[in-house]
Amino acid sequence: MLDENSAQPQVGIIMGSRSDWTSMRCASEVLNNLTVPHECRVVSAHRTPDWMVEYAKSAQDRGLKVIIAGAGGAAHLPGMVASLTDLPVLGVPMQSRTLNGIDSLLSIAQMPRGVPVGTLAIGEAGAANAGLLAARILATLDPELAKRIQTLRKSMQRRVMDDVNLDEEMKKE
Ligand SMILES: Nc1c(C(=O)O)ncn1[C@@H]1O[C@H](COP(=O)(O)O)[C@@H](O)[C@H]1O
Repeated sequence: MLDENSAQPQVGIIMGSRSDWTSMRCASEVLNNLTVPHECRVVSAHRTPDWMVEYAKSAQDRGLKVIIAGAGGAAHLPGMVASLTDLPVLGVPMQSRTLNGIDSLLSIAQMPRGVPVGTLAIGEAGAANAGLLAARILATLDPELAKRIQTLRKSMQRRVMDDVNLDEEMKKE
């Protein structure tokens, strides 16, 4: 189920539970579109603390450049991973059932000074943007990737411009 690329992964996408994959796959899809090698793993600060420490501490030596961490509810995973690595960590709050993701958002955003987590929006849009942001970070040292990002942005702009005129919609009403 979890997407893999065979090349040396540059981005680690981790999530607290397999149930987060429905949203977190959006980060993986963006990275696939931009051909950025990445890995996807379930890692939980609460349920598998030893595995989390191992993952976070080995990430840099294994060649990862950015970590995207998605978690829901008491979403401690991104912050705990950020406390264990010098890599940039992007946190994606999952849409929780009981509190709609506000709990996840606040748990991830309200980090103490000195342990930064770049917090994205709740759910799929946040996951997709985390993928894009990770790619943009890598692109600062990779001109070819920067070109692919520019192409993607231009194609998005073209799609929006195709829909810019609402006169026909108004006539239908
Ligand atoms: N927030 C965390 C952490 C963590 O932060 O370590 N580990 C799991 N979870 C979250 O628990 C939610 C429910 O998980 P289950 O669906 O497995 O019960 C998920 O959104 C997960 O990210």
